[in-house]
Amino acid sequence: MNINVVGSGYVGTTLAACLADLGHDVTAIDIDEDVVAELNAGRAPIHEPGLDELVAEHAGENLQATTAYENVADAEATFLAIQTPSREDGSIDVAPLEAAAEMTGEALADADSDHLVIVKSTITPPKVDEIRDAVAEGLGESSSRVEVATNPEFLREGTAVEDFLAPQKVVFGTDSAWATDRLEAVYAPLLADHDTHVVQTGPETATMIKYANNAFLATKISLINDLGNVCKEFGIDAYEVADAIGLDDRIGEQFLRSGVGWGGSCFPKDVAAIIAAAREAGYDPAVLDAAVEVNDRQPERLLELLDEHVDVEGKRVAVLGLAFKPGTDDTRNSRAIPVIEGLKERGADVVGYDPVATENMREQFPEIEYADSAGEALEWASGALVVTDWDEFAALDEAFDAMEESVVVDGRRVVERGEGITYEGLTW
Ligand SMILES: NC(=O)c1ccc[n+]([C@@H]2O[C@H](COP(=O)([O-])OP(=O)(O)OC[C@H]3O[C@@H](n4cnc5c(N)ncnc54)[C@H](O)[C@@H]3O)[C@@H](O)[C@H]2O)c1
Ligand SMILES: O=c1ccn([C@@H]2O[C@H](COP(=O)(O)OP(=O)(O)O[C@H]3O[C@H](CO)[C@@H](O)[C@H](O)[C@H]3O)[C@@H](O)[C@H]2O)c(=O)[nH]1
Repeated sequence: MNINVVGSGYVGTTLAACLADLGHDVTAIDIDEDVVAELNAGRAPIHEPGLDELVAEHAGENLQATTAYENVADAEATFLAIQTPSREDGSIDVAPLEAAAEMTGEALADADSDHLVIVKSTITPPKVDEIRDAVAEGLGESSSRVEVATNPEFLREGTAVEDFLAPQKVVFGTDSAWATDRLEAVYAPLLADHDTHVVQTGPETATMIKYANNAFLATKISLINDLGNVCKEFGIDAYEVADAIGLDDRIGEQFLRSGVGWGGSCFPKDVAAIIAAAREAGYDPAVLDAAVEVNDRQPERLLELLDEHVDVEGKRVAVLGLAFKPGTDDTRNSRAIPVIEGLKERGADVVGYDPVATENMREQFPEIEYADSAGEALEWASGALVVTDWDEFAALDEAFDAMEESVVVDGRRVVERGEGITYEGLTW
């Protein structure tokens, strides 16, 4: 099948490369010329395990990239994988997505074939109509058959390729059997090989499934963090408690890792967006509000644990891990951001280290120091805060000896508690 993917960020690039790998002819469209040049040179514009290999294999073959919308109508379907960032009040800004939807509509206006526009971006249910309207605006008086469907994405960064190619579920949000058939044709090579649940529903419900999924997971982490904070007060290890409750199938063992909280480009944005949309519709979602409140408090709790051992003013403090989670260079809404801000407020000399995310964090905090290794960051430091659970932090042991004062506050339960260091776990 001939398919367009508009937007080549984390989701779009993964989608385009994976669809090419499934045997489709894919055109990736992005307004960013650098992104397009990278893709055409056979390189992924973002860091994601396995993605470079897929792009290298398919670029110039059945994966092309362009900044132009002019050949959109040659394909049978167009995915829109455009950013939907938070606005000040937590609601999402769909202007970039609307612009892409309208340009897609315009490009289809003169085509006599039919076409399915599939919203991959995460949008709240009331926004679906706005995207339908934007496509219609672009189409103008055209009599082409163009429908809008939603097909939310559940991949995680760091395992995006793996998640996309072997999903537990795919959700088709369509208004007609014709649209469902077309989405099924897109996913057919994947569904043939995997035991994947296919959820067939309307476009608005599909988008709500996405929000409910993320809100549930984020709230699960906030709940274990809340319980973890209680454990810490009692001198109890929250991980021992989590392991035990996870044995109950009704709770499940995943997403019970307590610590410095959830970050990333999705959970904070999506939870804020569904809260804002619910409030606009007249409902105050109290549990979701509390999930955000607990999450916002965790970085400050990490800093307060450090305060109990060192007055960091004028002292060097290492922040280990800048990415919002291991396996990615993404620092969007990383918990390292409030941690660095808190250290700066306290007058500390902050030195950050991350195996891959340094450059992204440097854009946000150009004034702090960045080290090339965890060992270098720890040299002469009077405190270390562990913010991301990169495996390499588990083996640091001797590197802590180079610290001025070996106080280690672990926000992710990753450091081995060794001899000669003052070790504090956030919830254990
Ligand atoms: N990142 C994730 O893990 C993830 C997972 C599931 C869902 N989502 C959702 O998917 C959507 C995309 O997220 P992302 O992280 O890939 O965003 P991103 O910011 O990484 O990528 C968006 C891309 O769209 C391009 N773009 C913007 N306007 C354009 C236009 N008019 N035409 C063509 N290209 C245009 C940008 O240049 C950019 O490359 C969001 O709604 C997000 O919530 C993200
Ligand atoms: O037990 C846990 C699990 C995760 N996290 C944190 O939660 C955040 C999100 O982690 P994860 O879900 O692995 O990463 P994302 O790539 O943000 O993926 C989430 O957001 C995506 C975008 O919507 C969805 O597609 C995925 O299904 C959903 O898991 C990170 O800061 C993690 O450190 C914890 O603190 N404890």
